[in-house]
Amino acid sequence: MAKKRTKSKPTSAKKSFSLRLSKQNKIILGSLLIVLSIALFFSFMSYYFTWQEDQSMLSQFKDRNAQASNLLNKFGAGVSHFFMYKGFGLASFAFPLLLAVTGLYLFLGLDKKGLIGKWIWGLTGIIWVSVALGFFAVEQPLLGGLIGYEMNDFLQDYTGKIGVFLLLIFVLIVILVQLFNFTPEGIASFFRSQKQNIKSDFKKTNPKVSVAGENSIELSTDADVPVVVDTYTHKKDIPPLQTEAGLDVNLPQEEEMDIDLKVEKVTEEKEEKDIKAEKLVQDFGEFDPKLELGNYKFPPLDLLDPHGASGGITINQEELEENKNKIVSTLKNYKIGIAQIKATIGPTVTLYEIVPEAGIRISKIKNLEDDIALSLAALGIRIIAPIPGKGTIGIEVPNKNATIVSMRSVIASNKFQKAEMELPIAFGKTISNETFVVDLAKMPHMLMAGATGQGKSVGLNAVITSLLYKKHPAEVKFILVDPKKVELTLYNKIERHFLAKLPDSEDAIITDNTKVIHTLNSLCIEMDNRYELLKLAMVRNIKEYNVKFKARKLNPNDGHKFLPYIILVIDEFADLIMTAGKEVETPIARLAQLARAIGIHLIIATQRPSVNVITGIIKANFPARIAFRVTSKIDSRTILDAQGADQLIGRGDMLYTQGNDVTRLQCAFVDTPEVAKITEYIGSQRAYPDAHLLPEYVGEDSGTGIDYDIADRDAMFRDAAEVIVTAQQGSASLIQRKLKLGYNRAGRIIDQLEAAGIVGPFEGSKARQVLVPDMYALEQLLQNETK
Ligand SMILES: Nc1ncnc2c1ncn2[C@@H]1O[C@H](COP(=O)(O)OP(=O)(O)OP(=O)(O)O)[C@@H](O)[C@H]1O
Repeated sequence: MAKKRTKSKPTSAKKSFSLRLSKQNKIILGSLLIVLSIALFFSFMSYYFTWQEDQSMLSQFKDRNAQASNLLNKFGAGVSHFFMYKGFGLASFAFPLLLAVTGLYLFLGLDKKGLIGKWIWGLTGIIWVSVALGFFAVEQPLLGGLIGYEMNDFLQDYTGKIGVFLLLIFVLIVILVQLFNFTPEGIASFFRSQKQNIKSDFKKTNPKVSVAGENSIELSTDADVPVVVDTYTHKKDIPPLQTEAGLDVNLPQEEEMDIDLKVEKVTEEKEEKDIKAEKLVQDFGEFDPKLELGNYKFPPLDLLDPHGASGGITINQEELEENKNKIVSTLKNYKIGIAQIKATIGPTVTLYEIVPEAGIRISKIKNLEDDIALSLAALGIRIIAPIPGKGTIGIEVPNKNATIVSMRSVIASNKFQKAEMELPIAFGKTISNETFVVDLAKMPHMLMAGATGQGKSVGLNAVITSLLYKKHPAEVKFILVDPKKVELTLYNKIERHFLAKLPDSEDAIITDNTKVIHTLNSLCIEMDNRYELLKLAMVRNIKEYNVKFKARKLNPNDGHKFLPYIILVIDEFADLIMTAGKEVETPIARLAQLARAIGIHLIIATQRPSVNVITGIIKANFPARIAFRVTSKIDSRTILDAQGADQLIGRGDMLYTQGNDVTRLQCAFVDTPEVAKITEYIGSQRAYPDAHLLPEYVGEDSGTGIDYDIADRDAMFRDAAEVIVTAQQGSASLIQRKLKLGYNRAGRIIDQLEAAGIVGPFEGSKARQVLVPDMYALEQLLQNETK
C-alpha cells in the first residue's frame, strides 16, 4: 500500500494521457471538431468556385503576402485541394459531416458505441461515391477526385467498364440492405401505399367511380343516401342503420385494408443480470450438468433380453373365430342380437368390440359377465360397457398363449425413444399393442398395488429401467426403500451414479424403518430448500429453474445449483405403515401434496391394498394408480376406485389410471439378470465421488432438553438468533442459507436457540415457533442471560 502511495504522482500524470477523457476535455475536443467541420465545409464549398484561381498559389503557401480567394484563405485552399482534388472529390463533404457528428458525441457526452459504425459506413460511402462519380463523370475531375479517378482506372484495367459498373451496383445494394434495411417486401409495400394514395385521391375527385376488384364492393352513390367521404381517412360515413323498432344501430366501420402497419421494434430493456448471464454463456457456453460425467454411456439395448417375442404377436385365427362364435351364441341365448363385432388383438388379451342391435340395454350385457366367462371357459374376462368415446361394448378375453412384452421392445419403440418428456416411463403395451409411455413428472406420484406374485416388482424394475435408459446420472436420483431387503439390492451398484442417501448412512438402499422416517423428513427439508431456491430464482417449477440455471442466470454463490429430479421408490409400503404409521404418512402426504413443482416424485408399491394402508390421505395425493391382479373387488376399489383389477390374469396384466379412464396394459417384462446387467454396465463407469447427499435430518429427540452452556455456544449464535427473530421463522435451513453454514452446524445452533428460549420445540416438518417477538426483546433476553 505504502509503495502505491509514493508512486501516485506519476500514475496521475499517466492518466491524463490515457484515452479516457475527462468531461471538460471531451467538451473542448468536441467543440474543436465541430469548429473544424464548419471550417472544412466552408472551405470545400468555396473551393468549387475558387479552385482555379487558387491553383497557382498553392506552391506559395509560406509566402505571407500571397492571398487565396477561398473563404478560409490559404488554409481553405490547401485543405480543399488535398481533400477534393487529390482525394475524394464531392464525396469529401462527408468528412465535415462525420467530424461534426463525432464532435457532437463528445460535446454531449453520448455513448460512443455507434460512432465507429458511422465512421466505417461513412468512409465506405465516401469511397463508393468517389468511384461512382469517377466512373460517370470522367471529364469532371473535381467530382470524383484523384482517388475516384485512379481507382476507376485501376479497376477498369482488370474488370473493364461493365465490371466496375456491376461492382458499384453490388456495393450499393450492400449499403442499402445493411444500412437502411431495404428488403423487396419493404419496396413493394412502399409502392402499394403510394398506389393506394393515388387511388383514394382519384376516388376523392371522382366519387361516382367504383373500383371493382378483390375485397371491394361496388357502391353507387344515390342521391337520397348521402355518402360522405372523409377527406382525412378516405372512409365513407355510412348513415346509421334503422331497425324496425326504430333503434339506431351503429355498425363498427370496416378498417381500410391496405394500411401499412409499421411495427416499431422495441429493444427490450435487459437487466444487468441478464447481460452478465449472456456474457457468461458467450464465454463458457451453457452450464452443462452432465459435464462431470461427460463420458457417461447410456446402457445399450442389447443388455435387454427379447424374451422370444421378436416375432411379435401371433394371431391364432381359429381361437379368434371360436371366441367370436361363443360370444355371439351366449348373447343370443339371452336374446341379445349383435349388429357388428370386431377384434383387436393385444399381447395378453383380445378385445372384442360389439355393437348391439338397436334397443338392447347396456346393463343387460354388463350383467352377463360371468355367463360369458363360463361359456368361454376363461378367467379374466372384463366387460367395458360402453367403451369410453367409442359407442361400442368391449369384451376382453385373455389369449390362450400370452405374449411376453419385453422391456427391450418397449425401450426400442419409436414412441419411447422420441418421447419428449421429463421422466418418460415405458410401462408396456396396451390392448391394441401400442407402446404405452407416460411422464412421471406429470403424474406426479404413483401408487402401485397388487397381490403378491402378480408382477409388482417387475413393474417397479420397468419404471426404474425406463429412466436409466433415458436419463443421465446428473438429471435424476433415486431413493430406494426396500424393507424386503432383496428386491432392489441390485441397484447398489449404481449408488454413486443414480442414488441419493442421507449423509451419515452407509448403504444407499434403505431397509430399516427408522431410517425411512429420517429420509422422508430429510426429503421434506430438501423440498423446503428447493422451494426457497425457486422463490429466489423467481420461477414456478424445477424445469424453469434448471433452464435458468443452465443459462447461467443464477449465481451458484447464492446457493443455486442444478437440481436433479428425485424419485422415491418404496417397495413395500404396507410394512412401513404398519410399523411407523403416522410418522410415515404425514411426511409422505406432505411431499405428495407439495413436491410436484420441485421435482420430487414418489412411487409407492404395496401388496396389501387395504384401506388402512392406502388411506384416504394417500389416495387423494396419488392420482396415478396401477393395479396388478388382486383377489377381491374391494381391493380393486381401494386401489382404483373401480372394479376390474380382480378380473386380471396376473403376470404383468395391469390396469392404469390417472384420473378417470382406466387402461388395461401388459407390463413390460424385465428379468433380474437383465437389471443386473444394466446396473453392472452403469456401475463399471466412472462415477461421482459419493451418492447424491440429502440434507441431514436432525431427529426429533436430539436437541430437546439439552442445557447448553452459554460459553459453549456457537460463534454464529447471535447472528443466527437475529436472523431467526427478524424473519420470525425458526428453521435450520434459513440459518443455513443466510449464514452459509452446513446443516449440522445450523441444526446445533437451532438446538442452542431452543435451549436459550428463542425458538420453540421441534414440530415435525413445520418450522419451529419463534418465541421472541422482535430485536429489542432479543437484546433484553441476551443481556439478562449474562447478568
Ligand atoms: N410383465 C410380465 N410379463 C410376464 N411375466 C411376468 C410379468 N411380470 C411378472 N411376471 C411373472 O410373475 C412373476 C412374479 O412377478 P413379481 O416378482 O414382479 O411379483 P410381485 O408382485 O413383485 O411379487 P411379490 O410381491 O411377492 O414380490 C415373475 O417372476 C414373472 O414370471
